[in-house]
Amino acid sequence: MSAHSSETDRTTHHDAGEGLSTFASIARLYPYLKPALPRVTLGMVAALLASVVSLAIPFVLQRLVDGTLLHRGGDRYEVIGAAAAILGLGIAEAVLISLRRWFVLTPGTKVEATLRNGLYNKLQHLPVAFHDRWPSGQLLSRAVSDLNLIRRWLSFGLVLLVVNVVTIVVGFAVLFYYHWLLAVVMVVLSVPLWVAGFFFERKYHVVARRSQDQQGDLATAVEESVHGIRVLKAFGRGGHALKGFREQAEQLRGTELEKARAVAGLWLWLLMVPDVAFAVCLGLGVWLVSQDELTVGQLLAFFATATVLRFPIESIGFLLSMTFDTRTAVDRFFDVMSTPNLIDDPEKPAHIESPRGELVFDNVHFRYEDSPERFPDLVDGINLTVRPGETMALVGLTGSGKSTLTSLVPRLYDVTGGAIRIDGVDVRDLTLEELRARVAMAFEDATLFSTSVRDNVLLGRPELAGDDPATVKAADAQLAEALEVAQASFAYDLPEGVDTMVGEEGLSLSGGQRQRLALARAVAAKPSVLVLDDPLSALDVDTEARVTERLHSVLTGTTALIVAHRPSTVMLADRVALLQNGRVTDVGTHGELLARNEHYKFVISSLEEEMTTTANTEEVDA
Ligand SMILES: Nc1ncnc2c1ncn2[C@@H]1O[C@H](COP(=O)(O)OP(=O)(O)OP(=O)(O)O)[C@@H](O)[C@H]1O
Repeated sequence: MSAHSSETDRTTHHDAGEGLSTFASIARLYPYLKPALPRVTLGMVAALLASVVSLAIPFVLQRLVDGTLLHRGGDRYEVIGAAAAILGLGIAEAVLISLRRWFVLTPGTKVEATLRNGLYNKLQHLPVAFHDRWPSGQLLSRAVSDLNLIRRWLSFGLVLLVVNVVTIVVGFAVLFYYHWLLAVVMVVLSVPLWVAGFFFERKYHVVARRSQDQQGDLATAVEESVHGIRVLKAFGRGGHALKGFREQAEQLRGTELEKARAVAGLWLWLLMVPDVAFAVCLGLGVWLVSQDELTVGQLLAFFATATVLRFPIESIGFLLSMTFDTRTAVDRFFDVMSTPNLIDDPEKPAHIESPRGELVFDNVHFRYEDSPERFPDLVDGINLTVRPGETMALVGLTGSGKSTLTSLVPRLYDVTGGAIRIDGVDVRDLTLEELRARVAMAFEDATLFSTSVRDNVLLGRPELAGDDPATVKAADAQLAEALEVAQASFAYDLPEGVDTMVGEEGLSLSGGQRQRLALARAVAAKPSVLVLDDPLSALDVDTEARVTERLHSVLTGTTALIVAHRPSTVMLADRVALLQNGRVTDVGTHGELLARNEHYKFVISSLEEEMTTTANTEEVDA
């Protein structure tokens, strides 16, 4: 057997980009951006050429003023020639800008789709322990708004940032060409801009992260209240939920205001500094012209160039804030993507040659990650063998770890000690695909997907999804059998029979109906081990008895492990395992345990009491 790490997934909700510079953080996207880079680069080249063209226009102006207008008395043909040159340059600039847009439009959407598919794939593979810790709204906001931001930055922000910075550098070089003193004044007066930009980065990054996290929390709040709308209404807690939501929304508003203030602070400098610089340069320039240090044409060209540089300089603030927002989005994306997946396929998978369905718990230990150290393991050395074809009920007081134990079989969590074996093979030595084909599970909380009854029930049989007549026939037969075993024939009476959409989480069905469909799904998967975590709790005792009897007769070769909360379920099992203080303290038939085990008697009587209370409540309700 291969050596197994007993360590569970200990990664917490962390900031994957902590300590990285903005560049290093965004550079982690490189593998995803690679296919888009040729077009983005072409877009940048087009934008750079457009900038060069716009910087060339002042040259033509200078020639026109200093040559034709001042020295050659405004020769008509030369004026027309210069005007035509300016018009031509203007048209070239417009064409190049359109080209830039055309080049960068599609790669951004492709990258966004790749990132989204990657994230979804990762979420599907991450273990349940990860999903226990992460609120769904946080994942939703990452999958939607963060990736949207990355796309917009790639198609627009990145290109303009690079091009504008290059334009500013080249533009300042051109200013030096016209007159060094004026250019030096311009550079010196723009120093406050760089200082403001530096402080802006430090502040904005922190606030942007807070804002995006708060958006995720808000999405979680909306999702939870929509999901739990019945509970909120039934308990009249809508107002309370709204109050909580308002507080969260108010916090987000505060953070957004803080962001806006930071951006406004930068804008103040971005608008004021060029104005001051223009005014100082104008005075100095006129003086230089009067001293014959500068021609009128050069002064004009200097200001025309400085005007061309105004948009790139002004846009830097917006582009920087967009870049820092993107950096935060990238960090949040990698928070999920860099979470190690410790429940994965083994390097050298084993294979069960001839499945029999023997299930063995060999000194199994398990504790949840967040369980305080002073507590013993929740599953504290369980030894249990469920024989092929046998139905074993798990019984124990509430909170004794029955559900937890069953979830270890299909590796929803990994054991922290010992091993679980199916037909002699450690479940961790099987590929997840094989393991989950061998083991099917139905839960008390029956989740149905927004699709037809047919697709919900045949979820575990992808090979039956084809359109050819033979596959459809086999699928129909399998569906009919599973629905019959689970006593779910009501599905044929739904408005569109088994093709009826059952809506989000099957809300249009009753709890018992949903449970029976979830059970039919587990049956249709044709597993060798069927794990049922109290999936019959919403059924009346008669239906439960019929379901269990059908399960017995149809699935003779299937081993079943059933968490039992009702004496009726217990009685239908071949044997019962009693769970107490994290261990199996007794195994036997219901009758044997009743006769010899005091704790078992106590558990069964408390289950009976619970049943009576529930039945009485139901009668009163009726
Ligand atoms: N995802 C989780 N993370 C941390 N602790 C958990 C988690 N799920 C369950 N627990 C804790 O583990 C203990 C056992 O829970 P479990 O649901 O396995 O018990 P159970 O015997 O099935 O209970 P019941 O009969 O009420 O369904 C409980 O104390 C519970 O709070």
